[in-house]
Amino acid sequence: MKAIEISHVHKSYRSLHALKGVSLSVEQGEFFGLLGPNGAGKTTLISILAGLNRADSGRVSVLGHDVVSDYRMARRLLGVVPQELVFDPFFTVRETLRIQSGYFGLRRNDDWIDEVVANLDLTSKADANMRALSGGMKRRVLVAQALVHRPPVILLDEPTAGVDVELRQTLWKFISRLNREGHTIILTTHYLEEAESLCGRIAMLKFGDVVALDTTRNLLKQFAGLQLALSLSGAPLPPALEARRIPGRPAEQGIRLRLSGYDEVEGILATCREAGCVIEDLEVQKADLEDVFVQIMRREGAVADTAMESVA
Ligand SMILES: Nc1ncnc2c1ncn2[C@@H]1O[C@H](COP(=O)(O)OP(=O)(O)OP(=O)(O)O)[C@@H](O)[C@H]1O
Repeated sequence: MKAIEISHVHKSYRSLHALKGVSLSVEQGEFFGLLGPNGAGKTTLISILAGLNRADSGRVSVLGHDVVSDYRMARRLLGVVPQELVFDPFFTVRETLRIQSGYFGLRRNDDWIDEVVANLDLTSKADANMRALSGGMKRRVLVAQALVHRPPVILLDEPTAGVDVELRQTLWKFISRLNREGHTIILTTHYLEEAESLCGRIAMLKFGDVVALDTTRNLLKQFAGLQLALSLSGAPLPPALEARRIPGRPAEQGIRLRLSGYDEVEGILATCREAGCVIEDLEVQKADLEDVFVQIMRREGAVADTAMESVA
């Protein structure tokens, strides 16, 4: 049975067609990435999965339970870490987690709450009032809240947006452990290096369509490879090398050229020198998921600039 099955899901907000017949499934035990530029429809899809929003048509199920007709069971099987920080300011961290446990009918849950709190480095704040916590600490509580009922499927909607390196590391260590123990993880993020290192498979959404769906390894293999980063002065890149040029990232200086092997570097440098270019700097790099993302979004047309803004 699939952890998640999404089939022909459409969703419109008035005239805006936010999801245009999205179909994909996630196997049990996968660490799955859902990527896309701002407005691609990721949060809409996560909200439909979590039963917080309704699809106009199509079907969605969690471990075989339909999110509409079998809502209670589907919801029980999910842990959802929302993008926005929503919390009740009147309770302490521990009270918040006990109340959340109560929603799932779990009365004696303190051992697991302690474990979650310890794994998220929240122990020293367990008796602090929610309103006294920093933004990063509140986000840890949101993660803890999603996990109190040990859900087999965990949805994380941009859990590391704006949080410091320490929390990211703490969070990913714990989430990776849960994944190794068999929990299915579905992650949306704009931090593509996180997706590249964590996710075994990735779907990319653009304007409500799935435009890529493959293992991270295949995506990297298909679109990426070696590249030569060059900083030139004196003359522009010779026309003979233009076909190798990789579209730049917004904040990037210099030029990047596609390479099929290290042995091509010599010829490229000779061509540059013959054209009067001075080579100020050079580096051979391996392309990463950000390059793949930018190439796919460009291939898909007009959204390229938005895509690059959102990953910048
Ligand atoms: N409640 C709503 N009412 C009207 N339009 C909405 C609503 N929620 C989302 N949208 C629109 O639907 C589209 C998809 O939005 P969604 O939040 O799902 O995208 P996203 O991929 O999660 O974006 P981001 O990366 O910015 O979080 C956007 O154009 C957005 O403006």
